[in-house]
Amino acid sequence: MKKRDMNRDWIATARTLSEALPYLQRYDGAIVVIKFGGHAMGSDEAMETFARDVVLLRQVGVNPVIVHGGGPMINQMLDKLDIKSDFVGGKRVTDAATMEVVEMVLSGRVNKRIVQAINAQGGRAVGLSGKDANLITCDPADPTLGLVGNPSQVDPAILHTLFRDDAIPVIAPLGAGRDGETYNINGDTAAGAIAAALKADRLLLLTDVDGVRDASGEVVTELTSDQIREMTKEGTIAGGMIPKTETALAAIEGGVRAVVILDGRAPNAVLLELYTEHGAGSLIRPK
Ligand SMILES: Nc1ncnc2c1ncn2[C@@H]1O[C@H](COP(=O)(O)OP(=O)(O)O)[C@@H](O)[C@H]1O
Ligand SMILES: CC(=O)N[C@@H](CCC(=O)OP(=O)(O)O)C(=O)O
Repeated sequence: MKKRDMNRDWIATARTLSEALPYLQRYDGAIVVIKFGGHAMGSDEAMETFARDVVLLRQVGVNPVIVHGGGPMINQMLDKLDIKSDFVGGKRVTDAATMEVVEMVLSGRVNKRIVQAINAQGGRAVGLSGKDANLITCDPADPTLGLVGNPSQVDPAILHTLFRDDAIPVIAPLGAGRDGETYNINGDTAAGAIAAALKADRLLLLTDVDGVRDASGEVVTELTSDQIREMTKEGTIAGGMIPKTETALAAIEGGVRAVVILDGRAPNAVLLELYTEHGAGSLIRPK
């Protein structure tokens, strides 16, 4: 039985839904790749809200693809095992012992936690890593980084099969080498490569800052490729933001229609970005 009190909140909710119509039409059938970073997934509540948003996307005709990170969770496990870990240019230097922990944490704990959260909201999430169905083949990124891979080939066939089956792929950023090795891929890099292979309509990089900040700390709402290069050169874009902006540039070049870097901790960040006039974060698109 519905309550019949028409207070202002309900009226505003109905208006928001009504105003979403053009966006619902725009994204019907669209492919939206979402990178869910380890910092963005922090609390159980953030995980639950994210999962609800993803199930809602699927319900309104979007094909969402989740590519996750898990850096903080890998750090925790490495600490427990007393294994030291260094980052160079936002990427983890990965030796064989570190790789074992990375795979265990990403493919195991983190992947299954997201799959379960989506399924608990009524979705049909399927967990896989870049090693499944030849999704991501890697070349070594740089000899100083060890087993860090750069995607050299992406075969998205399995993702199209999952879309047809009404399923939501949840992908751990690992790849197979040509030599049979397993490679650790930065989550942003993996998301960008998958988005490019799918020619996705949107790539959303969810992180723990409200966008890309300029030298005075202000979020830049629209960024060009030239601005990104300049801000990286002068050191304004640093650390974990480097793989994100590098990914954005490569994804746009690879045929993704637009990339948004936004705060995944903000409630309903994905819905706000896609279905309201408001938008969120920093938008990067072709000139
Ligand atoms: N110009 C910048 N604008 C915003 N964040 C930046 C910038 N340069 C560096 N950063 C850092 O990048 C971090 C995001 O990267 P990272 O911690 O790897 O996120 P995630 O775990 O979500 O992938 C931010 O928390 C911030 O500390
Ligand atoms: C090569 C490399 O750096 N791989 C990352 C993979 C996880 C990741 O990207 O996690 P976030 O998105 O939470 O940072 C790592 O080992 O931490």
